Amino acid sequence: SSVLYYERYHPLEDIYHWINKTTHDHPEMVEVILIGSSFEKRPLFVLKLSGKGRSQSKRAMWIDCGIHAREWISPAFCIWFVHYAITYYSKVPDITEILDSMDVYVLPVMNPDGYKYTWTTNRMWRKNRSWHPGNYCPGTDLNRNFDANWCTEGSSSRACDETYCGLFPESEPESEAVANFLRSHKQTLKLYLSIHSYSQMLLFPFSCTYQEASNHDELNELAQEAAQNIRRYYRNNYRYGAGAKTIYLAPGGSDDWAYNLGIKYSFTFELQDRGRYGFLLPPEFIPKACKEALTGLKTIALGVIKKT
Ligand SMILES: NCCCCC[C@@H](C[SeH])C(=O)O
Ligand SMILES: [Zn+2]
Ligand SMILES: [Zn+2]
Repeated sequence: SSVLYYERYHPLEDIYHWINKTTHDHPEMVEVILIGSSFEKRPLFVLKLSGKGRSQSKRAMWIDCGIHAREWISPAFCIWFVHYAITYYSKVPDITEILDSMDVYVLPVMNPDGYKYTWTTNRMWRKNRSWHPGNYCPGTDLNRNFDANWCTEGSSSRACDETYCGLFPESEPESEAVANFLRSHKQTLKLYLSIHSYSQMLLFPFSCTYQEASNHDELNELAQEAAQNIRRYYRNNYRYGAGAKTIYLAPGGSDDWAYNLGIKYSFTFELQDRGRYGFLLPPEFIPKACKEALTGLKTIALGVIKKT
């Protein structure tokens, strides 16, 4: 049954099949967009969710999942969210208001090569699987490859390190594809979300510097409200704050870059758990982790709709 489908992790081929089936089964709400391909030439598909009015909304939001291969709860959430949106649109008020106000672009697996690799070879792989001539190891950390204080403290210039920044900003086909899409949609995009795990945090710019964002108080208020709602409904604690001081210095990140592009509401979610299972979160935890992430997403999206 479909409920079970959304409470387990899926191998890459399964996710591509699901993307095709979902687009085919719900043409009135779902459109698939090919935004580029990975180093190993796998397609990067974005699902565009629109309210049935398909009023060519002037506003949109973006959610990417699976930047880091081992964070399996992240793609699981994007898939779960698309199913939730399709199932409850026009039935539940808040998701209906979101989709009637903004189109939602969802990239379920931003790093398909790495994700595949965690299923076949190394469950703890983080980076993509690109190979640059002369480098001693494969893989760039896609969340250190964007043009935001690129390759400064908090990332590494050594190819074998987990936070290797790449040859230059957007040196990777995956980050280049996302940056190109965001650049070409920057007039309509009002909210950027990047889904990761683990440590239960709601983070916002900047992570690439200790400097505060110009709308720091607004971002902090949205994150605080989201964390409060997660606590209220699910009795679980999420920390929140600017990335640099809440988690660690992390330059070259997609959220900081999107913020500097002009998407002034930009967040990175670190989902469950706090470290007991870490990246190996058992499938039984998928529903609760996704409901918590949904509550955070709804709180922030509804807040952004009121402001923009
Ligand atoms: N853009 C940096 C946000 C803060 C760090 C996020 C984590 C997710 Se695993 C990281 O990329 O190390
Ligand atoms: Zn991550
Ligand atoms: Zn993380």
